[in-house]
Amino acid sequence: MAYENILTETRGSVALITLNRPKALNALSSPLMAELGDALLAADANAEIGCIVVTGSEKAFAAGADIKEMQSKGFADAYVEDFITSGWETILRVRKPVIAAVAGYALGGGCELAMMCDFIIAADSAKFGQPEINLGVIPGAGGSQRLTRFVGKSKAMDMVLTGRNMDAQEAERSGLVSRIVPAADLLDEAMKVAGRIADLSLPSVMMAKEAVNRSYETTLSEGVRFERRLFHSLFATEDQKEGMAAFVEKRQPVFKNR
Ligand SMILES: CC(C)(O)CC(=O)SCCNC(=O)CCNC(=O)[C@H](O)C(C)(C)COP(=O)(O)OP(=O)(O)OC[C@H]1O[C@@H](n2cnc3c(N)ncnc32)[C@H](O)[C@@H]1OP(=O)(O)O
Repeated sequence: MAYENILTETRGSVALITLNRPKALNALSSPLMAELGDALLAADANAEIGCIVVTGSEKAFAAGADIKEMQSKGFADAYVEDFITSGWETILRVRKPVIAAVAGYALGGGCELAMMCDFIIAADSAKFGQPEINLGVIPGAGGSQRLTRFVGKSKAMDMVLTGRNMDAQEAERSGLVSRIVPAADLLDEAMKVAGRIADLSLPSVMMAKEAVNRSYETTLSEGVRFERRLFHSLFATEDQKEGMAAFVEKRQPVFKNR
């Protein structure tokens, strides 16, 4: 499928999706978000794919929602279209792991999109921020909620109220990103990590994602019970037998995703 605002590519069992509006620093227009949603669902449905990487350019992962598209909207347009929810949250329906590989600016909707991925690998050039307050609005794609869960109330308040950016080091210290790599190595590292995940048993990878995500939505005791049920169910898979036999026999496992 040919897209206008993103590039898609498959490398082994990893799908790579690159945001590609260089002249607008990958501003997340409605057409771009529709294409991204479409590509994510296609990768999720593709049995050959085990992990997905979303990235941008050296200068910008994404500089936010498209301000030029938003500027003339009125309340009724925003409300009736359910502006920002519709289309944007497709990524939350993806059941395979999605890694955000972030270099340069990840601002506003760019930061929110990265936070909707399962984890963020940042280049040392990455800058995260929720600058919507400078435009007379507030985050509208989950920024005030997800950022607070990642970095805590004090830092989230600071960023959302002042609109200041966080550099990669601060983002790693605060728990927003899982690791930092030199900018020149970002894509190679992200693809390597994604490849490692894609080589694992897909049912266990998908259940691991589901279990971690459940921790955001439920109590500790319910979350632990949910995890236990998923854990027990994996003993019904051939891959559990293979994984444990491989350990005992001191060899690499060969998973069949069954
Ligand atoms: C999703 C919600 C609901 O949460 C809302 C949002 O996301 S609101 C958007 C939040 N993001 C921002 O406010 C960041 C806006 N961009 C900037 O502040 C700057 O562009 C920058 C600091 C990221 C980079 O500055 P600089 O290097 O000086 O480049 P520019 O000349 O400003 O930009 C180059 C080019 O890109 C266009 N651009 C940048 N960001 C956006 C955007 N969010 N929407 C639309 N267009 C954007 C910018 O206008 C320039 O294009 P031209 O005007 O020269 O054609």
